[in-house]
Amino acid sequence: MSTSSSPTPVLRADGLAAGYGGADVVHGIDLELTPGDAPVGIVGPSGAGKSTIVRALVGQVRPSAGRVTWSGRTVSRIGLRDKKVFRAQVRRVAQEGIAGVDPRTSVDRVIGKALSDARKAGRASGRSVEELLTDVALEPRFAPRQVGTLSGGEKQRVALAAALATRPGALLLDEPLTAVDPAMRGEVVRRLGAAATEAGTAVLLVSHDLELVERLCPTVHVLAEGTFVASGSLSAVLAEASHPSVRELAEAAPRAVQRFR
Ligand SMILES: Nc1ncnc2c1ncn2[C@@H]1O[C@H](COP(=O)(O)OP(=O)(O)OP(=O)(O)O)[C@@H](O)[C@H]1O
Repeated sequence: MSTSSSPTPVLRADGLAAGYGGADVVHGIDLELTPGDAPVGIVGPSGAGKSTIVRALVGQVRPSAGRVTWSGRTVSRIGLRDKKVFRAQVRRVAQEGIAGVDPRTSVDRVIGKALSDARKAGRASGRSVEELLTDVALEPRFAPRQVGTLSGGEKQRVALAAALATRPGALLLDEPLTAVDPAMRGEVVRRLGAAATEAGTAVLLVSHDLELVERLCPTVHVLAEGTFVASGSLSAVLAEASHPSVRELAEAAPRAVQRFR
């Protein structure tokens, strides 16, 4: 099997269709996440199917057509034995962050557990808890804090630090910084991007925050009604406005990303 330093995609969707209760919400999705490549963004209206793509990529939603492969292996067929390695190599961080963790658990423990899981899966990042906190713009003084005492934005950053602990081949971020204030978001994303580049981690970012997407992702896909309707740099895609959903995005884009006008 190839490793995360291989130039071949760690995660790949080919003609992916997926949905719920027998009805597809996304279809014809082709996507490659290759360690060493620049981060890729997905933007698009609410309900277009962005989170469904992410869930299908991590095997939470089964494809009804097409395939999702992890280093060449079909994700929906990964056996129990390899699930641990898959979960360490392909990390999803969603808006809810560390919602399932006991609020009395310390930050140190949450990240320490991720490091220990990574070691068991042969994926130790070689970074300390303090270094991982720095990667998400949190100071080392947060290490002993109970997660229940953290703000929403701090919790989201701890979830990101725990995901980085496994030095994943692919990091799938689904609205990961909604609770972080806009002024701080840029700094978190700058450090996160640097940490991912250093670790050779391929990043997929799903977000309604176009400024954030533009900052991190040289390539974006616009998803509308379950299919990619435009791809390229955010400014080129918005300038071309080739689809009604892209025109709507362009009109609603914040001033900072309106350089395409
Ligand atoms: N568990 C589920 N069961 C049934 N339908 C679902 C489920 N999860 C999502 N859907 C539906 O699938 C469609 C796509 O949802 P999804 O969450 O993927 O969209 P999204 O683009 O991520 O939206 P948003 O930007 O609002 O988060 C929506 O119509 C949603 O109602």
